[in-house]
Amino acid sequence: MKEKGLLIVLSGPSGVGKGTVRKAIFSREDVKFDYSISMTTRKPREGEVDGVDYFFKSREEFEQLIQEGKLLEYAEFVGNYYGTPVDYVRETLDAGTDIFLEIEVEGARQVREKFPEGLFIFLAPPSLSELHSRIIGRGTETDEVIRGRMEQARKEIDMMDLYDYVVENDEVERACSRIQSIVEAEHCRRERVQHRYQIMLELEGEQ
Ligand SMILES: Nc1nc2c(ncn2[C@@H]2O[C@H](COP(=O)(O)OP(=O)(O)O)[C@@H](O)[C@H]2O)c(=O)[nH]1
Ligand SMILES: Nc1ncnc2c1ncn2[C@@H]1O[C@H](COP(=O)(O)OP(=O)(O)O)[C@@H](O)[C@H]1O
Repeated sequence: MKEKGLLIVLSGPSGVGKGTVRKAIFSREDVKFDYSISMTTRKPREGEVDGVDYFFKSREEFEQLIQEGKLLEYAEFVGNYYGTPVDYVRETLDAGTDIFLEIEVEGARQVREKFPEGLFIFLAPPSLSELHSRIIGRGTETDEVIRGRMEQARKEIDMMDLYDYVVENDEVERACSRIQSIVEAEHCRRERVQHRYQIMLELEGEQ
């Protein structure tokens, strides 16, 4: 039987750099996993393409998808829905290919419940003050929203212990390399477990 792919989840507080790190990983030539394109009700930003950056949906369409059980997880984030289409994830894993999700923490918690065997990576800021600077640096939010996001970030950082790995996003390329190394190490670990299991079966057969 073909080995299933690995479900890789990258999450972390808003503004830590998840989107930036994910784009940098997928611009690398040696990347071996597939990206799960999310659905969202947020409006496309300039330059964003439907079916590439996100599948852009209306609220009604999104709620219909929820009802039909088409989403592996979903969450409401700053007034918009975001969710992961379940069929693509399952098909990719069944084909033996790794799939990479970049999602906020509530969605990651839901995926953990459904796929406890996944690889969960928390992207952490070097410090809270650096996180604050990044949120301000993005320049898209008002003071009140920034305060709200920092408050939210403190709660999100509290969920760090639920993850298999914590990767510091001090520098984008370094964070990418760390994530790739973690995925490779996880594959080695799973191969060892599988090998051991086969040997145990053989030993049992001899008895
Ligand atoms: N739960 C969940 N979160 C998602 C999904 N796709 C993207 N996100 C998260 O939604 C948040 C907002 O994303 P976006 O609107 O692209 O703005 P950003 O804050 O500039 O990255 C980010 O934290 C993403 O990681 C998804 O499918 N499910
Ligand atoms: N390692 C890093 N060093 C400095 N700035 C970063 C780093 N990673 C991301 N940023 C900046 O931080 C801001 C938030 O990044 P973004 O990818 O939008 O975060 P998230 O997707 O987690 O909300 C952006 O302005 C981005 O350019």
